[in-house]
Amino acid sequence: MKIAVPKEIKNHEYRVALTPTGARELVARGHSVAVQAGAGEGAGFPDASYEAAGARLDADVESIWSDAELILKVKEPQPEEVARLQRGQTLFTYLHLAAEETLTRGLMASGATCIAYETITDRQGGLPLLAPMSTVAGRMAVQAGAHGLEKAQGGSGVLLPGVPGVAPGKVAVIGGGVVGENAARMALGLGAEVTVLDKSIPRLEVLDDRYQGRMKTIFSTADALDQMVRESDLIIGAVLIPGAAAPKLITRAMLGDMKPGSVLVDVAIDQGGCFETSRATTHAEPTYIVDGIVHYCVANMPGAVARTSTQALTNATMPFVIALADKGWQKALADDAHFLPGLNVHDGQVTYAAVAEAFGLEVVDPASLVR
Ligand SMILES: NC(=O)C1=CN([C@@H]2O[C@H](COP(=O)(O)OP(=O)(O)OC[C@H]3O[C@@H](n4cnc5c(N)ncnc54)[C@H](O)[C@@H]3O)[C@@H](O)[C@H]2O)C=CC1
Ligand SMILES: CC(=O)C(=O)O
Ligand SMILES: [Mg+2]
Repeated sequence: MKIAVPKEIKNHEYRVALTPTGARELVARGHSVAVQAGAGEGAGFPDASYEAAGARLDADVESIWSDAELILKVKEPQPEEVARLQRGQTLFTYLHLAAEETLTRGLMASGATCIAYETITDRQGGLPLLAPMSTVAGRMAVQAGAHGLEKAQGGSGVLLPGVPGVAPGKVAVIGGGVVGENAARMALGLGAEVTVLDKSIPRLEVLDDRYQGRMKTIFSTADALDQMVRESDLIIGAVLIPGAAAPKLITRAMLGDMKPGSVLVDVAIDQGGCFETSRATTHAEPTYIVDGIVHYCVANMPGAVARTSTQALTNATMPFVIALADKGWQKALADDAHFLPGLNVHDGQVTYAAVAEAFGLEVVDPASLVR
């Protein structure tokens, strides 16, 4: 199969969808791999390392896209990338469509087959291609939040660990999944006082058992959120309803109950965000202030630590990339019930229920397309 790896073009996105190690695996299986010149530079993989792996370097973005049967990316396609996609091509990347109607309609209009990393499932009920980047983003969320608390950033001037004789800061994490657990773990490591809220009792049981009471676990209700808003120095939004737009859990009115200069880090921004006042920001300008509250809402947090993130992401995507390349999308999805929910759009049709629901579109059962 003809596989292409374009250079990512989202603001400060330095990850790449395939490492030289991955390229070598695909080439050894008889596939042709074209890598856009410079695509791996930001993650520490120079062009020569892809050539040594048997990939072909191509400096021309037009031919990278037009010659490919399977396109491997990291971030959701930007408008100029959507314009390059064609019917008959398969795109494999993060899509986060429920937050992006224009992108959804653009992908439908392209006629291409679009498979999302973030809606592929596993036997344990997890999201194995989201989890590695959620681990990274969760770990980064606390450092972003701690920076936001500094006065020069508009923050309250609280140092999360405190100092001898001065109490530590309070961190609330809403959603105790992969992002939430990793954020909570980093905040504990810094010496902050940490509370995790979740709607899932089994998940709170896991956290309680794992951390032996070192973090508080609270069932997420409107009352609990009111209390967290009043008490916390830093609130991290880490909820997810897979494939769907995030619920808005903190309203603008609630910001008035927060201590001035407190920080909201909305990691769930890629699914639209879980705070009413969240809007996606970039690494170039990651924060803004609403009603005295610092907001950090970067939708591609792992892009900032591209070396670690690229290795973690490609470790997880590689088996699926190999299946797509060896079998083609229809057989690869038909053979694997956990890969099938990755299909979001095919030939103008939406195949993921939560995305169709978000925009009042009809949903087509992906199983009906791969038989
Ligand atoms: N901004 C960025 O760069 C990145 C963002 N993310 C995003 O972070 C979000 C979280 O991802 P994961 O932790 O992997 O998901 P996850 O599925 O592991 O965890 C989500 C948790 O939220 C809980 N939850 C759902 N509704 C809730 C509610 N109303 N109140 C409290 N808890 C609720 C669930 O029970 C679950 O435990 C996703 O939107 C994901 O796409 C992930 C990686 C990078
Ligand atoms: C998950 C996601 O959106 C990212 O890693 O950028
Ligand atoms: Mg995004």
